[in-house]
Amino acid sequence: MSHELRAVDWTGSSLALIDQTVLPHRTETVDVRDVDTLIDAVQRLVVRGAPAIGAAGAYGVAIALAQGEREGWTTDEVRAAVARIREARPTAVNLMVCVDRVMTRFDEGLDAVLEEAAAVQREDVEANRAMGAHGADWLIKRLGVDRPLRVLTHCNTGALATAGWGTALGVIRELHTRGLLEVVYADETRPLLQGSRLTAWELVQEGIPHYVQADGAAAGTILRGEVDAAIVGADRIAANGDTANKVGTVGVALACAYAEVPFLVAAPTTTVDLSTATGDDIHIELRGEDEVLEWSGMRTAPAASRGHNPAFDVTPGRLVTGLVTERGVLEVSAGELPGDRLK
Ligand SMILES: CSC[C@@H](O)[C@@H](O)C(=O)COP(=O)(O)O
Repeated sequence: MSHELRAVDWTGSSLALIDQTVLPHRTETVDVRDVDTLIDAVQRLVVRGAPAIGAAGAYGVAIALAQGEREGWTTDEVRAAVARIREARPTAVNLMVCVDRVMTRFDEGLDAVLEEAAAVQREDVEANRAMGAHGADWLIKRLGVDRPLRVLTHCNTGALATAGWGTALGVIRELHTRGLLEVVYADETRPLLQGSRLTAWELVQEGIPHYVQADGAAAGTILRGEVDAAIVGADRIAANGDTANKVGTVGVALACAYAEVPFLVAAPTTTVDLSTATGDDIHIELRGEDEVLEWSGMRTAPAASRGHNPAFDVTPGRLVTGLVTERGVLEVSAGELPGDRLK
């Protein structure tokens, strides 16, 4: 069962990461014992998804401390290594928040750091479970239907992207558990296919009926009335509700607004960054152009073409019907702003 699956797992002496670059065809783990291996894993998306990289960063503090002890680093050198982990990817605020939280125990030593990292991991699973229930309750009430729902999602927000269970996919799993899910439209999520490789893999594990569709199919599916609600995750949510999530999300939100279909964002409060006023202030990761110029390692675009590869986009808060956190649902487009409600 994928809800027992741990994308990020402390083995007692190292960090075991499920290698998400080779799923669904191979299930392998990467054993992380040093800072450079962790940073490489975060940047290559061996581990990915905002809460999962937050948990990996939390354990990263322990890895830096243990490596520093083995290699005779000064405290400043360990702190510098932690700062590099904190900056491994720029958009998901969870990475910074979780590293900073664990660093409050830094002076107490390795055991305290590990205890805090384990708390980060445990609380994320609890938050996901709570979000699942809040999101499902809200949808059923809002849609006023007791028939199974057709839900669209983008990217991967399941157990693989979190410490366990999932955010948007957690809501979907909760609907399925209640017998209220007809089908999931899983956007394939170009260019790295988190939807077709990872979300579909998790849905298969759970026996949840689904279609994988091209990202470009999403708007048409929504406008044809084939979707009751869209639900996605987030990498950073600004105080005004503007939401950074996987590139392609804003197109889904626009189509939902046009078709008057609820567009939900499910994310723990660790993804809400009240120090960021609006989406304009969110740093959007720009990844290497080969990810869009090649297919499976083979050049597809003309040699003279350049690639534009933002990993995320920002959905304006006014397009977010509901923000599901572990505390409940904020109706952002109706004026319930995170900056006012989540202080
Ligand atoms: C619960 S995961 C939420 C987001 O992190 C997810 O939707 C997403 O955009 C992940 O992007 P990725 O580049 O795969 O790390």
